[in-house]
Amino acid sequence: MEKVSVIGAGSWGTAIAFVLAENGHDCLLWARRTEQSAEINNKHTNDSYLPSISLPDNLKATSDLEAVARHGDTVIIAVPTKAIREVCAELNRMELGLKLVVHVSKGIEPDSLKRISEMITEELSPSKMKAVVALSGPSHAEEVVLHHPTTVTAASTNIEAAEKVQDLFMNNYFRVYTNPDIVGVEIGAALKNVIALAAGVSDGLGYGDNAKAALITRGLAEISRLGVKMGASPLTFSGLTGLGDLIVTCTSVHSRNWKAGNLLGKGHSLEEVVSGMGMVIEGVRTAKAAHQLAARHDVSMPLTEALYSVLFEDVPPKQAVDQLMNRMKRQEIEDLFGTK
Ligand SMILES: NC(=O)C1=CN([C@@H]2O[C@H](COP(=O)(O)OP(=O)(O)OC[C@H]3O[C@@H](n4cnc5c(N)ncnc54)[C@H](OP(=O)(O)O)[C@@H]3O)[C@@H](O)[C@H]2O)C=CC1
Ligand SMILES: O=C(CO)COP(=O)(O)O
Repeated sequence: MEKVSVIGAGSWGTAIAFVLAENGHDCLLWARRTEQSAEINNKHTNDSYLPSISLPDNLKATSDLEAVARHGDTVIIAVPTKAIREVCAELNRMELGLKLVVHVSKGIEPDSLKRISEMITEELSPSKMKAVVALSGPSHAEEVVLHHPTTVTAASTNIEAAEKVQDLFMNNYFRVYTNPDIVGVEIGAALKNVIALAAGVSDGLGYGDNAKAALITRGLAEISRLGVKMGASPLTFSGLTGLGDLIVTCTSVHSRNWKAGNLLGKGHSLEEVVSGMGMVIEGVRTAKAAHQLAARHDVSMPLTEALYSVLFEDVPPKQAVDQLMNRMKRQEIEDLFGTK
């Protein structure tokens, strides 16, 4: 049994803590609202994020961030990308020992164009962090807490740290692989949300499985093109955090990104969709970052650009699809790796 801290009691932080507690670890979960930590401790539920789910009795929560940060040798950060720097800055002000830091978030910061492990490394002093690991893959919280078989990847340049995370989480419904390519894992995790928004738009417009398959495969092509230019291994994109997460997010009714895209395709405004979701839609902010990354690395990302134009340039979804379909002709494979 190990002491583990989870920071963030949204749907994914709660599901992650659920797995750790079921594995017998002494897991303390940080919920920023006291009424939510009280609900987790007293009723063993977190109804606003995971309705009708009973949480393990040994899972404890508090809204005291410092108590949570001190509790575990391993600290797992499970807040939206937008909150990563803020949370790390708070941790940095605390007297903590050396921790293994794990993040489970999926995004890229606009303007700085930093991946999440880069933001964490910038914000947290080396005296507080042994290593940073990204835990990522096709894993809807709603299915994990039903014990549905789920596979994810622990990625770190420090392979011992990745193996430590693998050991903490592995059980008969949650299988963890390791991968040293944290660049590829974080790029795949973030950019699949942009393509999932596009898949939702396609469904909202009434298009079918052909369009969905095109989005997944050509989405993977443009994510791989960018990732390879950023130093990732091309093989990572055919794995769990690339193709795997694209499939689950583009095809699942659980996906907030897919749902948001679906509403956009049906004619709702971005403001309406974001305010109505009540949970983070990472792909919206990441679409800005992806648009900037494509320009910085001079990589062609037509699906990302089409989605960006729908989100931020008021291009009607149907017009964006027409523009995509009428681009100049291309070969399928020539531009996958290393070139534009
Ligand atoms: N949901 C899923 O199935 C999966 C999600 N992820 C990723 O995990 C990350 C977290 O997502 P998820 O749990 O689903 O998000 P949710 O929207 O379900 O929950 C977000 C959580 O973060 C807290 N939070 C929001 N803003 C801040 C802030 N500024 N400071 C501190 N805490 C904050 C919220 O607190 P409050 O309730 O008080 O607002 C809430 O506890 C995302 O990057 C997502 O892509 C990865 C795999 C699966
Ligand atoms: O990342 C996820 C599943 O792997 C969750 O996706 P959504 O944020 O779109 O719900």
